[in-house]
Amino acid sequence: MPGQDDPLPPLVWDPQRVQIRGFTTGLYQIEWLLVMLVTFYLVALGSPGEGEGGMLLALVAYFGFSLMASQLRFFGDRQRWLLAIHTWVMISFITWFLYSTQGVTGPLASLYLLAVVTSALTLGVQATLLEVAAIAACYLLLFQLGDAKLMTPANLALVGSNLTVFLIVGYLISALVHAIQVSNRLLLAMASQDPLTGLFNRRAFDDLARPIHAMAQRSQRPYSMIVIDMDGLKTINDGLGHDAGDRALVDLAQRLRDCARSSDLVARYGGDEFVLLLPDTDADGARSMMQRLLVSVRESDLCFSIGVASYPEHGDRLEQLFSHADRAMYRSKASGGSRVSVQDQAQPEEHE
Ligand SMILES: Nc1nc2c(ncn2[C@@H]2O[C@H](COP(=O)(O)OP(=O)(O)OP(=O)(O)O)[C@@H](O)[C@H]2O)c(=O)[nH]1
Repeated sequence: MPGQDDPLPPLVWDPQRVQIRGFTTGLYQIEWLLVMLVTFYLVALGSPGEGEGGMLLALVAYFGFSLMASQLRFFGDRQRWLLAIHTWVMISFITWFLYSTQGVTGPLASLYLLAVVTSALTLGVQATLLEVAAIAACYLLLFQLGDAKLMTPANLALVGSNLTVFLIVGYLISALVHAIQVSNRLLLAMASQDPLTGLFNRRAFDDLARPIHAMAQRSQRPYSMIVIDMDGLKTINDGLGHDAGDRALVDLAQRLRDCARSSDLVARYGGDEFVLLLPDTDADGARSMMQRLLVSVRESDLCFSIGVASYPEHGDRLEQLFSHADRAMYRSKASGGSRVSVQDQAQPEEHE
């Protein structure tokens, strides 16, 4: 197990969540940019006259909403619907602004692009297409509410070209974000899996074991650490070739996977050493599981030695339990292999 000075940071197990957190900062910047643009318009070009009061109220309310959301850290969890609410509020605010300034036929109508970008960054392609459809409905509403003369072919063409740009930009950004998510998942798999067996690697095991240990400490429930080392892999490699050695490792990995529960951690710790962490399992439970495994490989050529240590019986630190299980495994090996030793037993327990 790694010490305090482990040079590698823990793996990021939920890259999408981290990504959304990062995009959330961008979302507030987009919202504040919108507030600044609207304020600039009102200051530079004058307020829209009769709608002035409502417009200012909407501006203050919108800024307050964005500020409150950023302070409350709305997105601590991956709550997509909260992000969706942000984009709907943004679309409503822009619609109100365009209505108040009668700017639906001017350059301000492209402010909707900010909502499209926000949605594409955080909500995916389908939600973004729906947002563009909602924006089209808002354009129509603004035409209906405005002067009937607004519905000219030139104005409709302008709106059509705006919507086309929204669709293209929304689609491209969503596709890019999707590609980033796929490559993040790939990187996570590469960083956490052993390529030969597909099991977790040592780094992933060390990362994932810590929360299980902490949970067991909190709930005062037992768990067991099992260290398994193949016997005679070097002889297989030297006698039958490296491929045969690889096949033996893959075979053992598959058997470990088969006998483990979905809540168990199974990892290839390095070389011919495997490690299992079984939550809610005491030493007796772990030993009988390993004995069943040894019975199942009796007819095969697979030989391995097993050591077991359990929390809280044999230690209250993860590293301590690992080293106890490792030492127990060496006792099994020293006694001829293909057997299970539990930490506190003076003699390794013979399987047969
Ligand atoms: N085929 C193959 N061999 C590996 C792999 N990783 C490590 N090994 C070999 O595993 C062997 C481990 O050697 P030892 O630690 O002496 O283990 P052993 O031969 O099983 O001997 P004991 O552990 O004492 O029973 C070495 O020869 C390594 O080269 C791998 O991914 N594939």
